[in-house]
Amino acid sequence: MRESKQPFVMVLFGATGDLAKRKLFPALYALVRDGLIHEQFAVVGVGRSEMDTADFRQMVQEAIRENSRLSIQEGQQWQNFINSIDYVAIDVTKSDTYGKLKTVVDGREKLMDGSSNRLFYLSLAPELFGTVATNLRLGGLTQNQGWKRLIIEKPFGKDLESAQALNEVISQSFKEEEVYRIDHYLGKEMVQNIEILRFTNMLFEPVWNNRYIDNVQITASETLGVEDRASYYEHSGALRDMVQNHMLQMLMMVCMEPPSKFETEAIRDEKVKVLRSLRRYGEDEVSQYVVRGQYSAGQMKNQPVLGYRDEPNVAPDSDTETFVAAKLFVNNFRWSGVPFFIRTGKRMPKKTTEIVIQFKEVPTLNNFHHGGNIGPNLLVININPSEGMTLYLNAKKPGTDDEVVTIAMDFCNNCEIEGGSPEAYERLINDAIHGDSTFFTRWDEVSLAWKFVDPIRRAWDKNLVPLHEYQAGTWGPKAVNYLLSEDNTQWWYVNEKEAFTLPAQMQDGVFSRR
Ligand SMILES: NC(=O)C1=CN([C@@H]2O[C@H](COP(=O)(O)OP(=O)(O)OC[C@H]3O[C@@H](n4cnc5c(N)ncnc54)[C@H](OP(=O)(O)O)[C@@H]3O)[C@@H](O)[C@H]2O)C=CC1
Ligand SMILES: O=C1O[C@H](COP(=O)(O)O)[C@@H](O)[C@H](O)[C@H]1O
Repeated sequence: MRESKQPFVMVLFGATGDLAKRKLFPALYALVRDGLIHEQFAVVGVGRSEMDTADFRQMVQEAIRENSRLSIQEGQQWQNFINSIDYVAIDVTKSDTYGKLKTVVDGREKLMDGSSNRLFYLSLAPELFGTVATNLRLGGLTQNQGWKRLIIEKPFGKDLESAQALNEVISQSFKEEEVYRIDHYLGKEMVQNIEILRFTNMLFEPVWNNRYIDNVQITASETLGVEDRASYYEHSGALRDMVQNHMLQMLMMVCMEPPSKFETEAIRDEKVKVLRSLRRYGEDEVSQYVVRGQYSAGQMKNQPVLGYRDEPNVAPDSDTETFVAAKLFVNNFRWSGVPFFIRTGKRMPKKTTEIVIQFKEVPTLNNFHHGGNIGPNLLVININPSEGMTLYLNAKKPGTDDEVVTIAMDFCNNCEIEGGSPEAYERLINDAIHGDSTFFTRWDEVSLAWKFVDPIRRAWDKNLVPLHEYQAGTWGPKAVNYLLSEDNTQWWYVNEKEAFTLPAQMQDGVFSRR
């Protein structure tokens, strides 16, 4: 349930970091510009770097100018926003420095008619999450009169054991309902739209099951390489970085049952049931269902790029995976027998996140038509960067008697919104401010996701599965195709020009409203 607007102070740990500059400050500004949060609010940025508040405000202004989807509108609103920001330089590992932070927070609250609602945002290296949660309590910052909430960035642990230990530490300072574990994919417009599409359209819900769906493909491909994040990525790899969280979250949204009510816990309960039904692979099965790869030198947009092992701060013999594909099964009444193919990787030809639902073919396929090609119906949900969906259907080619062609019905979600639709972080920060944790991950989701991922990681650590190489700028190792060929299907390809392309045999007849 969303609360009404209330005054609050947000304490942003990691305020001088990359995420704060690229995403969090632009998101806060967008919320202010759209009038979505209470006028009485303050942001207390925390970092290690020594600087005064004026310099920090300057840094924030530049970050917003560079990264915001909205341009800065000078005027009273902007002045109020920038004046609401303070900065405190402390080492967060030292509990005796929190008095300094508390003084600034208390000072801000005195200007807010005595109200004391606190949102702590941990945009810090994950090893610091537990320490800060504890130090906030020891430093007296969690004993306020109003609400307190803790937003935690990812990753939440590096396996089940470390996640449990972290959760235990956090639970000594914050109750589960006060903890907002962020997965920014859950803030993406089209990920949230899956629920609405499924549960408000009679067209889809009756066929959303193993009787009518042949397979589902979830792709999250990136053109970027590891960039300057090797110190993190070398320990994470694509499995922990993308699969444990974002890919499984998308799977849950596609597979969940309708909740008994459109309320936070009812929705989260249904998501968790999907993870409970997700078939877990034993270490000896991993090679059959999961493929890992690492990019080698190649070309992106006709420019040569380095292989992963030659990237800065990457070990020359690193076996960190930059690509994962897997065949998953959700063993419940609705989904039994339907393969879910997922793939994610860096240095692929196109940045795209999409879900393709492939429906079964009609029984009369071979004797019904005389010309053209009948393809399966596909529903393609485009999540990022284009947002929308396309439904591929068969129809009679105009001017022929019964020649069948594929037609595409398009819906674009972000074409007509000035500056694009709101960023995931806008939505999620706004939700946390208003006490709505629907699109944050509950502890049982996190722990079940690790239970699925851990045996895969162990099989890899024991070298039970080969690490395939793929050239930068390609769609991953060729070995991945065997996952699909067993089921007599193929990846539905994405090309440079369009968000989605039909395979060759369906292309000839396509006419689209695009
Ligand atoms: N960047 C991204 O694209 C994404 C990041 N994340 C997650 O967000 C979090 C932050 O990432 P990112 O912004 O990239 O990290 P950065 O390394 O860019 O920033 C780290 C921040 O933490 C501060 N910090 C580090 N140690 C201390 C300390 N002992 N005391 C006080 N402050 C400290 C730094 O302050 P200072 O610089 O002043 O030393 C800096 O503000 C991580 O959990 C990451 O996994 C998640 C998704 C994407
Ligand atoms: O969480 C992460 O996500 C990004 C991809 O996010 P997107 O919104 O651009 O699709 C990924 O690059 C990064 O490695 C990972 O930590």
